[in-house]
Amino acid sequence: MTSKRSLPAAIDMAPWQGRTDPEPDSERWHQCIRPLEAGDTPGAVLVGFASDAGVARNQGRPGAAAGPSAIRRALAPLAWHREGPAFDAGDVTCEGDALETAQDALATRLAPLLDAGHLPIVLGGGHEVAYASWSGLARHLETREDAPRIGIINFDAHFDLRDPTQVRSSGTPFAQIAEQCRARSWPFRYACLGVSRAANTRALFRRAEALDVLVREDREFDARRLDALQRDLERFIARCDHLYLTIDLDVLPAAEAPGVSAPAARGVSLALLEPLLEVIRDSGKLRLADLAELNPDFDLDARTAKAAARLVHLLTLNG
Ligand SMILES: N=CN[C@@H](CCC(=O)O)C(=O)O
Ligand SMILES: [Mn+2]
Ligand SMILES: [Mn+2]
Repeated sequence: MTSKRSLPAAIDMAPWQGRTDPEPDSERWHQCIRPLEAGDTPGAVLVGFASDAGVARNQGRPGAAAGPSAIRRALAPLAWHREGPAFDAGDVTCEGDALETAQDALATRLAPLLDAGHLPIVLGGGHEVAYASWSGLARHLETREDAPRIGIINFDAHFDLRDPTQVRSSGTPFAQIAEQCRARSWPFRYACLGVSRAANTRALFRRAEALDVLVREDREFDARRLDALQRDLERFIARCDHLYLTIDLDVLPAAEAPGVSAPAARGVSLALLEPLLEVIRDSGKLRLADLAELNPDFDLDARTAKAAARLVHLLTLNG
């Protein structure tokens, strides 16, 4: 059960505003989402990770700390189609450069949510969120299984497999996770989908190969190949018992997601991304998801926030 101690003192529900329609059965998210309370029945739980310390360390454009509230504001007016409940569990905030403290705090927040049977959706924050998300899932699973078969599915223009012994940042989470898996003798199963060859060095491609990463480049995504991509994804999922889904919004084309640290010249469009996300959502194995890298400072008409909100909506549609 989610204990009182693992929840923040007060959850700010101010972003949850939007139009209210007079006719019946016309609810929107802002009318249905509730602040999470101890003992609530399992549902989708939003947790913000207000951090851009990892982006700053990675020489990127800071601003992602404001991502969680921008996603909430974009989600608030969307139509409600869920049967089950959705909750807001507030934010974990990174103070200054205290990234490791914030990552530990998020993992500590997530583990009891998973223990209680919730589906946490973490709203980033820079992609440093991924190490914290995985750590929360690991804490949940380590008491239950010897070597959990976790599949990490990352939609991203970047591998984020930089060497963490130099600096731990938004560019290193999956290398940090790989190191954790090695230390625990857990399998490391990582699919990185939407990678831009132009945006990743040869060293990163070599590291991905050494770690047996399932790689699909952005140029492989087109409507004619969607069935084949879907089958690849299903084969990957079959080798895992638990899925951690992470979406770096810079996988989308810059026209769909201008509000990120590193916009993609090509990218993978929402139209191709969504059917693959539905496969993951409907697999019965999805335990945890996050959305990373929204930077409202560079957004246009909240385009990126709206894309992120649509993805949260899609991932939570079946519950
Ligand atoms: N999380 C972002 N990772 C990318 C950023 C690339 C860039 O800033 O150009 C990376 O480290 O490769
Ligand atoms: Mn990226
Ligand atoms: Mn990334």
